[in-house]
Amino acid sequence: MSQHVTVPAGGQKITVNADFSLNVPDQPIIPYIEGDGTGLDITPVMLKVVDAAVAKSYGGKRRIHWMEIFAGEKATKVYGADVWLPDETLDIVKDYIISIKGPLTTPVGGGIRSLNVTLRQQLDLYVCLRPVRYFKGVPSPVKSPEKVDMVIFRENSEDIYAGIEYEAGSDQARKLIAFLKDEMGATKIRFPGTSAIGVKPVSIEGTERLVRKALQYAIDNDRPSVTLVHKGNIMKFTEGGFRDWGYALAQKEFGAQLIDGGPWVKFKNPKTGRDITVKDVIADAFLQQIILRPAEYSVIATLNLNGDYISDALAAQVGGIGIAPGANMSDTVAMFEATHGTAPKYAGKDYVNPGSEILSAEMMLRHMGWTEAADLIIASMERAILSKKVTYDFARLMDGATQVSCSGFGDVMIEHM
Ligand SMILES: NC(=O)C1=CN([C@@H]2O[C@H](COP(=O)(O)OP(=O)(O)OC[C@H]3O[C@@H](n4cnc5c(N)ncnc54)[C@H](OP(=O)(O)O)[C@@H]3O)[C@@H](O)[C@H]2O)C=CC1
Ligand SMILES: O=C(O)CCC(=O)C(=O)O
Ligand SMILES: [Mg+2]
Repeated sequence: MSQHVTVPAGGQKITVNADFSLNVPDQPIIPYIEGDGTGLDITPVMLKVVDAAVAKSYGGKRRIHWMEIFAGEKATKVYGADVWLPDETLDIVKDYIISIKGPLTTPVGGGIRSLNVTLRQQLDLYVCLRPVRYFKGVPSPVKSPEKVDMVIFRENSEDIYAGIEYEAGSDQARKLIAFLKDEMGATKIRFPGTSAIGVKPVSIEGTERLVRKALQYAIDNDRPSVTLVHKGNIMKFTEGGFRDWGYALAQKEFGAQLIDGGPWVKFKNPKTGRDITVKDVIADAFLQQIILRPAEYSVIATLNLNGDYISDALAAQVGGIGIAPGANMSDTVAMFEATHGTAPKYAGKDYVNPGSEILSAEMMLRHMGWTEAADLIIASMERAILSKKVTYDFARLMDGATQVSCSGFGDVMIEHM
């Protein structure tokens, strides 16, 4: 049945119930994509660390049966030139419910569209979930990195990020510009003859489903606030819509009430009785406030492109994108992946920090309900960092550190389990 994928014998599929809860067998099959560039270095380390944590936590009762699937450059070698994202890969990610991937390269300017974005769009993985927390001992450029404890809910299916754009001078760009000028009365295209044109779709449905998840997360995790981050003063109907629809949803579905006439609202957490405040900040101001007053922010709900920028900026405050995990999720399917990319200059050198992908796997284990193994990964990451045996990104900023390789850091983590 499979074209190029070997289904491991002895494992079983994870399934999902009508209420979206998971049935996770003790021997689940989990598909993984190695990834391009440094994916070659970090993915094997992630697999080894996760296997060690699971073995240590469950003494053989539970085991992950990893199944390699293909995307990016490796897919072109396995499936043939120009097959960057095989249909089989999409089918398996959907069918097996939970998967994990390394980073995939996207060329700048021309060339293929992002495979990462295509995966999210094709599988409608509409939430990009990126928690940002501090690990003791990690070098940081800010004075109080421990005050950064935020969880980003980035809308993952819409916005300018959807890739609807037309090259300068193309027939499509010319047609669209003529339509905008002649039929829509647009007078503000400064250089109509040489403009490329991008389209930014932002919908009520897309916003509501994302904000709903962020509010529910705040309830489930007893968080004090959800902040809607947008540039709605300038892009009134798209980013401004996101803000207005977000507030409206909090009122309509969560019973939130205006604070001092609004626009901020608040509601009682039905599980704890504590207030959850829903507020908003304009994106540029937000980027300075997360440096000056990070403790004021907890759960963040934002649009796709803002979420991309905010993820890397916040990661920098707690030590960089070497330890920035993430997940792309729909109501049923979840695909875990690091926040960073393929860092091509370091590819194949066994050099970079595998922490982001390992912590993405930690999120995956927690999502599966394998909390003992997830906790063990966090504990061993903490101990490894405190031992000061770290990869280059931390070693270059830490006093008295011993620099270890990518695989070496995985081994240090395993020693500390
Ligand atoms: N989800 C995905 O698959 C993503 C894919 N990409 C793609 O990756 C490619 C490269 O993008 P680029 O802009 O260079 O961004 P990258 O995130 O790949 O790298 C930027 C810088 O971040 C640091 N870095 C990245 N990974 C690690 C790591 N594991 N450990 C420590 N530090 C790390 C390095 O900093 P320093 O130089 O200081 O050492 C690196 O030069 C592009 O094609 C892009 O489209 C980008 C983001 C996400
Ligand atoms: O798809 C890509 O190549 C980049 C995506 C990205 O930067 C992200 O999702 O954070
Ligand atoms: Mg990014």
